[in-house]
Amino acid sequence: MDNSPENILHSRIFNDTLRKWQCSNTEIATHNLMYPLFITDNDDTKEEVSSLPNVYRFGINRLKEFLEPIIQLGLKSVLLFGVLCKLKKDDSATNADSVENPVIRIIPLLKKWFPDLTIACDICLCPYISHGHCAILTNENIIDVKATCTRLADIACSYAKAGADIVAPSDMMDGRIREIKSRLASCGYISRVNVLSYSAKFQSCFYGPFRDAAGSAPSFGDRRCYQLPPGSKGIALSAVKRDVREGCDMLMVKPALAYLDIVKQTKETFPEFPLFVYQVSGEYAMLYYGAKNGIFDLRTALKECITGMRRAGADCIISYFSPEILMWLKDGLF
Ligand SMILES: NCC(=O)CCC(=O)O
Ligand SMILES: [Zn+2]
Ligand SMILES: [Zn+2]
Repeated sequence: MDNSPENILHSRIFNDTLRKWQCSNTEIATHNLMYPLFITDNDDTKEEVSSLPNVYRFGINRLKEFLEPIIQLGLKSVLLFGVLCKLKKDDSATNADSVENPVIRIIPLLKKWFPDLTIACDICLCPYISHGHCAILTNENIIDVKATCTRLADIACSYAKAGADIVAPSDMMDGRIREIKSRLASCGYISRVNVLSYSAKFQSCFYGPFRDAAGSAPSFGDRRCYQLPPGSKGIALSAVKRDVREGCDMLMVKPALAYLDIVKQTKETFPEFPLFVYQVSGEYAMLYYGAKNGIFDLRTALKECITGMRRAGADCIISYFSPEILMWLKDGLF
């Protein structure tokens, strides 16, 4: 055994303070969390998503009572997804930005109830379009990129008008950031609304439970022609660089746990941009069911995952576990 002084590391981690010094910039504070919420057009319902225990779809009359105690715990930001139950889906995603859209209806209420809450809205066509893809398709089922970007800009502008602080396009279409930015500019929202791009979104099986929650599964095919291949790295960097060139304000890598090298690559390339990671529905389910089945303690496993995301370079984690984490933070347990 080599006992030379520079090989001795135990001395650096023998108490809690010493250990904390070894982990700087991985701490979690309330602003490091964003909480995704599903808003339905059934105003009086609160229904649990069967594939995501403890995650609900809320009608606009049921959200305030649920959110109030979580805001009390320090929740700073939410990410809204619309879910249609009664309203119709069609080929141009009309109800993504109609006056009846549940997200558009709830934004002003959220602003009134919780003036300090930062509101982000997911921008995509898939929850509102008949075939469930993230794009407008031609008669030959080919992506119509131009028509799609125009629709995405319409929707982003409507959410901005309703009061959203952040619009977050998740569709992965070429050129959407530029289109959205210039529309926000021409509509006068450019200095009040941020664009958080889902810039490196991979084609992942971990989105499975979400599609049940949002009713957004494609009715045919899959998304591999617009979402990134799981093994890719160069094109993920190209996608991020492209979105930065087109003027996005914040970046995202999604999913989180299987893509921490992409998180690191993105942060190292663009340290000046806030970086979000999305701990997606499948990651939530994995941790939830692992803990439920006695494989590990939920808090310990979750803390390890979130710390890893922070260490890789994430500034904010979008997590369905946000309420639990906030509770543990308050009790000094996270
Ligand atoms: N735009 C959102 C997704 O595609 C899925 C998120 C999740 O699985 O939680
Ligand atoms: Zn989509
Ligand atoms: Zn999506």
